[in-house]
Amino acid sequence: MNKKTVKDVDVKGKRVFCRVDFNVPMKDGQVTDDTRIRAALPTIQYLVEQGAKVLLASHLGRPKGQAVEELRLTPVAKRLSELLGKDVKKTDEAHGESVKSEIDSMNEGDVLLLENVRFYPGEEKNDSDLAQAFAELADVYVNDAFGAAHRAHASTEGIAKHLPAVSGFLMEKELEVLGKALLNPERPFTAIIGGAKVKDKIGVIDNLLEKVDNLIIGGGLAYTFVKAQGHEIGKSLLEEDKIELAKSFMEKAKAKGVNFYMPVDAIVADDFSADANTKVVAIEEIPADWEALDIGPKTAETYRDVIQKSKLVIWNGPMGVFEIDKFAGGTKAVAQALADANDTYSVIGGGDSAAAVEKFGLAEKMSHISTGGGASLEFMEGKQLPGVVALNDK
Ligand SMILES: Nc1ncnc2c1ncn2[C@@H]1O[C@H](COP(=O)(O)OP(=O)(O)O)[C@@H](O)[C@H]1O
Ligand SMILES: O=C(OP(=O)(O)O)[C@H](O)COP(=O)(O)O
Repeated sequence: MNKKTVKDVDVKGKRVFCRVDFNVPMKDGQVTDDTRIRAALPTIQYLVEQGAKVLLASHLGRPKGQAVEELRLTPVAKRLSELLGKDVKKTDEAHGESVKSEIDSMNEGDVLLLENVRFYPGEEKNDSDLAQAFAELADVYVNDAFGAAHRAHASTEGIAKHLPAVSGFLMEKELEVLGKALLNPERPFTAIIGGAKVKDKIGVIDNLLEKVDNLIIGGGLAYTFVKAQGHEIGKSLLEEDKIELAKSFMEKAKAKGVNFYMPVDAIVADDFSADANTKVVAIEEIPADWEALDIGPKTAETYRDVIQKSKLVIWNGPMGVFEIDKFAGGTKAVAQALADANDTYSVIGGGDSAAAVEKFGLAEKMSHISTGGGASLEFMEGKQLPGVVALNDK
């Protein structure tokens, strides 16, 4: 990476504004998945050991520029304190006089969590006054919020214009792993794209066709491609206005010599529910009143073979409606194939794929699970991430 990291600056005794992505799932005032908090620990612990005064800033949810009680970061401070094994104070604001006086009383190695930065309308607008107000709190800026690096906001981009600005370890690791995967991929290189959001993933598919040896399509978005092949898809998910594009991708794959894998069979249901009647059908035989909610067993077997012969696999988006057990088989088969493929480097991106791998108890077997869904997708599309661009060059 050509950007400075936290190791390139002296932080002893300095006030360090460290942007993290603590946008974690919560229920009844408790953090229900602390993956993102744990992922930021190496940087926080390093800053503590170096004797910095550590100011942590994050967003949580989308409060639209105003204080929302359920979106305060108080439960996060509690969980972070448990994980760090040290006291973490939290302020009720993210800048201003009350925060400044709290910082004045900090000792070297202390950790302070600021309130949700999205309580201020200027955050998402990347307002320069707010960026300046954040900068006034600190001497150094560290960005470790990979999950929010695709956002040009006051605490992810604007602030970097006012302070020495470097990356944290998580940011560095994510960029290195994803960058290596894409710039100098080990081959055969396979991408598996599933999930439901055809629109969001079109750009990624187009870009990946330039890079991969195998492209595997599954999940809800596969049926727009099945339709493009000329088959009827019943009530399966369809983005009508993307059929032509899907056709052009299949042609591009052919022209580029990319093996394009599509479902050859599917599990169809007469209802989108756990009580639905289901059956396995060939892909060209989806009944008019049924919808395809998972890839079928033949497809899963082919996908497993391709995965096992690959050296690098990136996976974004489940193969079916994995939240319902009846339709989880395809996603589980892909996760299991990745877990079993010892010589394959596996990179998982996207909230739902990561959740699926977690649900099947296979997370430990993956080489890298990215903390960023949108961010990893934009990176893979070849877009510049504003939160990274803003950091100081080496
Ligand atoms: N065949 C399908 N029909 C409808 N929805 C599907 C199908 N396959 C997968 N899904 C749904 O897609 C959702 C995930 O899509 P998406 O948000 O694009 O993935 P990710 O978060 O991994 O990027 C899941 O909730 C899953 O139930
Ligand atoms: O959870 C996040 O995005 P992700 O679900 O795409 O990984 C990030 O914290 C960014 O949040 P945002 O999409 O509200 O800007």
